[in-house]
Amino acid sequence: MTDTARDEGQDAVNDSARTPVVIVDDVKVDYRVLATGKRLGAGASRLFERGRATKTVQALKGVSFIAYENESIGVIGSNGSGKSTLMRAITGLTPVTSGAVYAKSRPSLLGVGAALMNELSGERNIILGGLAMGLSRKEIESQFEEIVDFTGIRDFIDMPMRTYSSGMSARLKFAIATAKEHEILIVDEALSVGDRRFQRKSEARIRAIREAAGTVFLVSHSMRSIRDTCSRVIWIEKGVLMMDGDTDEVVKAYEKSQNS
Ligand SMILES: Nc1ncnc2c1ncn2[C@@H]1O[C@H](COP(=O)(O)OP(=O)(O)OP(=O)(O)O)[C@@H](O)[C@H]1O
Repeated sequence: MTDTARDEGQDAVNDSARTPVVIVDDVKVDYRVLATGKRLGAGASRLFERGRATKTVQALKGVSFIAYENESIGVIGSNGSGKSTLMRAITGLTPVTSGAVYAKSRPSLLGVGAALMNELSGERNIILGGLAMGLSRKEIESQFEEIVDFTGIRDFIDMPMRTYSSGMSARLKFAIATAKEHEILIVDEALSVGDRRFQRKSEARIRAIREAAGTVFLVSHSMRSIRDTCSRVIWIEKGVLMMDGDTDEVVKAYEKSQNS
């Protein structure tokens, strides 16, 4: 038997002992954009675009991988390479053009754009955000102080969110979203907004989610966050899966490609 065949055989044995949580099978996602490259408008503005020439952008060109229980997977790649599209396809927010995604339970997406209400105070957002995530009022009440502590912005918690800096809103969003135990959590760039201390706290929380049998996907341009948090990395470039494997190996190859 060759070394490669032996390794592949061993991989198959290891994989069969683990529980798959997300299966991404040859996923392709196309977007239709105006011929000028501009994205199509939403709702009524689409009417004005009727009859205008469009073209297709292939954001994902057939991506496949399996994520297992307890994994924390970093998702890296240049701007516009398809990372967010892949994460949105996994949550079902973006329909796949072909291929399929199978998930053990509905993945939660925690992005910088996660919906909180700007006019409401941090306090009200904790309650509403908690309810939106499926926590009961009792659960929110019992965790309220801990959530506020985690945000580190107690002094501002009764002020409207519109008065917060982007780092402060990111702290609030992260604290709310991770107050609930998630089986599959996708964190899209949220960590890069907070300061170094908050990033460390967030990374520790991601590790705790993982230890509680959760699976975490972390989309980030910060190789430090990826190295500190993830055991496996998926590298996407121009809609294609370039590499999937051990964090150190994939990050090194990615950094090399960026410097060349
Ligand atoms: N709603 C959309 N309509 C049209 N094109 C889109 C849409 N969303 C993304 N795209 C295009 O699909 C491609 C992949 O974008 P995506 O946002 O997934 O990349 P990304 O890797 O997350 O980028 P970044 O690192 O800059 O956040 C890009 O060419 C982008 O312009």
